[in-house]
Amino acid sequence: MSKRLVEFTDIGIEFDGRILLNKINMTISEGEIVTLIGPNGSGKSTLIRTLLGLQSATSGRVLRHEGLRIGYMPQKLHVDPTLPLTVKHFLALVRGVDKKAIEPTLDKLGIAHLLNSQVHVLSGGETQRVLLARALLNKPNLLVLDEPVQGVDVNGQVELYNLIESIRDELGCGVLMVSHDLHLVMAKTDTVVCINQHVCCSGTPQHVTGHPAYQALFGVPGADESIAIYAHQHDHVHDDHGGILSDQDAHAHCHH
Ligand SMILES: Nc1ncnc2c1ncn2[C@@H]1O[C@H](COP(=O)(O)OP(=O)(O)OP(=O)(O)O)[C@@H](O)[C@H]1O
Repeated sequence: MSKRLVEFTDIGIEFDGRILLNKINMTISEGEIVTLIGPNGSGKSTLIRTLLGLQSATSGRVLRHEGLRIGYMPQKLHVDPTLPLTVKHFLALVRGVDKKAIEPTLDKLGIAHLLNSQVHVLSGGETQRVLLARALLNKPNLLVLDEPVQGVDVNGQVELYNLIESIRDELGCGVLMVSHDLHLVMAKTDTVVCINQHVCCSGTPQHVTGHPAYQALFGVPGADESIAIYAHQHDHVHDDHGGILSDQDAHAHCHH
């Protein structure tokens, strides 16, 4: 079994009596791509901030296994547009960075030609790759990507997901990403965790897209062919180990 990198146990977060996260249980292992989905305001970024240590939990615990090195890719790059800053200098700001690794990393991501470009003139897709390069320069065994394909066109999204998968294959790192895309991302994910303050359902993409809790939030995959690319038909429910449950057990499982 792959080594576990992070374990969330019964994570709860409350602000002024309002529950933002409730009893979240989740693990991420080496070599595993975990995608966090959920509606706006469901607590995805809050959970990521908890993992990064930027937010403390009101209850439960986050276990970070020894040797964990996180490479974090934020949603957006915030740079003052009046400040001249090249990609090279931006990446040289990474703490403890090996400057010799900058060019090969950009090359790996197909953006070696941007080395001396100003960061504020980059396109959406280029910016995402520079942010991914910055995360990789941390030599992570866990990549945490907050909406990595934001502002990227559909072809670019496919390319970025392919890139993330090949990085996982090459480094053997774990990947935790937040996504609003419910279709393209599914093909590149080992485990989907659907949250809405609590974990609504989790498991393989096939399991989750067939789950009543997922369908209640996002609709039935394939119901609208004009928007649905992912059209998996799922007329049964799995247990946590992938076995198929009987109708009676499935009913109990979904409620659980
Ligand atoms: N520090 C805080 N204090 C009070 N409320 C907060 C705090 N941080 C987040 N929230 C609230 O928690 C809820 C969840 O926010 P969060 O950003 O985690 O959602 P999200 O799932 O990432 O949403 P989106 O998909 O829109 O990015 C929101 O209603 C937000 O207003």
